[in-house]
Amino acid sequence: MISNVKIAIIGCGNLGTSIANGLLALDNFDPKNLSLTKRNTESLSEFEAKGVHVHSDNVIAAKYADLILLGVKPYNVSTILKEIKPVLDPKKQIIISLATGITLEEMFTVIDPATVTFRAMPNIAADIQESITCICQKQASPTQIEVVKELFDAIGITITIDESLMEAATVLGACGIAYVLRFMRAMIQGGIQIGFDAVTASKIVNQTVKGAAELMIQKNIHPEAAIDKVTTPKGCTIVGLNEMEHQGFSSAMVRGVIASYEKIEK
Ligand SMILES: NC(=O)C1=CN([C@@H]2O[C@H](COP(=O)(O)OP(=O)(O)OC[C@H]3O[C@@H](n4cnc5c(N)ncnc54)[C@H](OP(=O)(O)O)[C@@H]3O)[C@@H](O)[C@H]2O)C=CC1
Ligand SMILES: O=C(O)[C@@H]1CCC=N1
Repeated sequence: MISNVKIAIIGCGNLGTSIANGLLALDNFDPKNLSLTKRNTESLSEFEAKGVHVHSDNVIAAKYADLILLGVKPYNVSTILKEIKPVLDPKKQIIISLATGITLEEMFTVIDPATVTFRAMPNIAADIQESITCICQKQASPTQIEVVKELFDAIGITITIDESLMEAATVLGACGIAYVLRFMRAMIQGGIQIGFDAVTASKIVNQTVKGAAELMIQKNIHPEAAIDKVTTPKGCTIVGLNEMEHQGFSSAMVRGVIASYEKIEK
């Protein structure tokens, strides 16, 4: 049970906070099993008030955790690993790096390669237990994989992938939520121009996007199959969609995905 596992999030910023919120919303999750660190802990005071261990001592947080999540920026991963290395127990603990673009091999140049180490790529919907998290590892046992899957299943859905796809997973799942939100903002702007106030436009767009996503999830169909049901011949939907395509909608999305990917690969 993930509720009995001691979890540390070292570098609890935007993503770490989302994960912490998702975990704390679980039934039976004891806040005392969670440790959060960052240098300036002011932004974590709400967690402290809930009984979570909040401090700046990465070594202490790592020492007493079963699962050590690294939520720092990619360029800080190596420094943090060097810092916590003296207290790591390769036989008992699992390290999970959330950092973009830092490979397992790079981490093993700092820590003992026998240390059970995962990379995980969640997104900020972890906050409401709706993340999609892609995970990969090289030498974990089935039980260890199960524990890590259980952690991310608790805050959404987990997919195990090959490490070579972690950058693609970052773009589609982690950056992807921002793409969708930008799409939603644009739709709200359009809604305001055709007569709705911002609040009403947001309400309509939020539920429309939720409905579209649920439809895809529950019916397991390709988006275009559902689009065909909306586009009345000679109707207003196809006119709008075609105008969007003339303006480069799909192309902009594909090019944005590739630009994000190329940024990580550099
Ligand atoms: N944001 C997202 O949606 C996603 C991010 N990621 C990855 O997750 C990681 C974190 O991203 P994000 O949460 O956006 O970044 P943030 O900058 O919000 O969080 C990183 C945190 O690390 C803390 N930090 C920096 N140095 C140290 C240190 N020496 N010891 C302890 N804490 C430290 C910072 O706080 P302070 O300065 O107070 O120490 C900061 O709050 C990145 O590697 C990113 O690639 C992956 C998927 C999605
Ligand atoms: O923008 C970034 O670099 C990070 C990784 C994925 C989401 N945020």
